[in-house]
Amino acid sequence: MKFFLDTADLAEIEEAASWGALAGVTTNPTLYARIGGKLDDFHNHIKRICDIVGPDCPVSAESVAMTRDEIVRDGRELAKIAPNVVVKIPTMVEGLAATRQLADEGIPVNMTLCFTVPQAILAARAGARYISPFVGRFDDISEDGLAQLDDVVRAIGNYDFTADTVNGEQIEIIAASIRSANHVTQAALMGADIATVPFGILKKCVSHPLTDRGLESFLKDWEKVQNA
Ligand SMILES: O=P(O)(O)OC[C@H]1O[C@](O)(CO)[C@@H](O)[C@@H]1O
Repeated sequence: MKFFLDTADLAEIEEAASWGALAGVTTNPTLYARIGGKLDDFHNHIKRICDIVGPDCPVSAESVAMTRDEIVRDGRELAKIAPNVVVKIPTMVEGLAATRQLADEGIPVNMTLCFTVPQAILAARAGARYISPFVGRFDDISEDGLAQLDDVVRAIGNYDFTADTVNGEQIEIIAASIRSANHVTQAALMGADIATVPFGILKKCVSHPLTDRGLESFLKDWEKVQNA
C-alpha cells in the first residue's frame, strides 16, 4: 500500500514529504477552503504542491464543474499545471462521460465520491486511473465503510481494466475518507493500493506507545554504557 496525504496545507505536505515515504497528495474543495484558498490562486497552489512532492508523486486536483464539457475543459487546464496532476472528478453521469474523454486524451482521472461497487466498476470502465471509495462517510451514517471498501477492492480485482485506462495502466484503489490508523490497517489487509490520509492520521500511523517506551529504555541503558 502507498500513502497519499489528504490535504491542501503546504506545510503539512512539506513535512510529510521530508519523511521519505509519501507517494502522492489528494486535495478537494473542502480542504482548499480550509486553508483559506482563493479561486484565482487555485492553479498556482496545485503547482506549489507538485513542486514540493516532485514529478513521481501524483497530485489530485478536483473539478467542481457539473457538465461533461465543462469538466473536460477544467481537466485539460488542470493537467497543464504539471505532468503529475490527476484530475479528480465526482462519480456521476457527467463525470463518467468526462472521464472517458480525458482518459482518451491521456489525462489521468481520480474518480471520487465513490460509495458502491457498481459506481466503482463504471468508473473503471470509463477509464479512471484511480478510484476513491469513501470509508469514514459510511461510518458517519452508521454503515460499515470498511465492508464497502472491501467489496470495491474485491470487485475491481475480479476484472482486467487495462484496456479501459490511460496507456493500459492498472487501476489503483485509493481508500479515502480515512479517520483512523485502524482504517489504514484494514485497508492494507484488504489490498487497497493507496490510503489517502489527513496529516493527523499519518502522524498516528508512525507512532506507538510501546515504540516510545522502548526508545526511552534503550536511551537510558545507553547512558549506562557510556558511564560504565
Ligand atoms: O470524509 P472526509 O474525511 O471529508 O474525506 C473526504 C475524502 O474525499 C477525498 O476528496 C477523496 O479523494 C479525499 O480528499 C478525502 O479522503
